[in-house]
Amino acid sequence: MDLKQYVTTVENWPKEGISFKDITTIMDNGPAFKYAADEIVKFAKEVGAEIIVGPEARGFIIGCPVAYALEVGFAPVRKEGKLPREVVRVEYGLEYGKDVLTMHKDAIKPGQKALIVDDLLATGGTVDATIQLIEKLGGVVAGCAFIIELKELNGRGKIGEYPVKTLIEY
Ligand SMILES: O=P(O)(O)OC[C@H]1O[C@H](OP(=O)(O)OP(=O)(O)O)[C@H](O)[C@@H]1O
Ligand SMILES: Nc1ncnc2[nH]cnc12
Repeated sequence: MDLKQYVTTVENWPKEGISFKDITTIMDNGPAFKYAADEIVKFAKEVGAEIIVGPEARGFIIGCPVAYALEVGFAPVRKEGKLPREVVRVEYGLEYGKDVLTMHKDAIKPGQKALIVDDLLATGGTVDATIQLIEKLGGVVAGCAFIIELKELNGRGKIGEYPVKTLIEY
């Protein structure tokens, strides 16, 4: 399937100079959404994922169907102040801002193989912070999967040697 045709590009949003890739037009198309999730499920099986880790909010949208299909758990990565129990925290930079990401201290078991799933890889700030959170918890990063990769922002530079799967490139 040519998944790219279902992505909508919105220029100069949310700020001047940003070319925003909107995945809601993948999500509202049943076969396109299923194809995207199924491709990530295949990768998750290859890398032996035992839990899916998804950053708020769009990482929940694509991460949860992947976890459901694999019959493994899903651990949310949330912005500060959203998780009710003890957390680990990491500051990170975005293509258009700065924030803090957190995970519950018991979200990953020591040695558990975690696959990070998100809609889009831009500067890699979010995935870098998520890798740090998983490793602070004693988890093992099995790989990282994204629907979209913005190549010129070189997010892969932040991922290093971990296996990466992306379905669409710009
Ligand atoms: O590679 P990066 O430069 O870190 O950018 C990618 C991240 O940015 C977006 O999330 P955002 O923080 O905008 O939050 P949202 O999913 O709640 O919209 C996107 O869903 C990724 O998580
Ligand atoms: N250009 C972009 N489009 C959609 N989500 C993003 N997150 C960071 N950069 C983005």
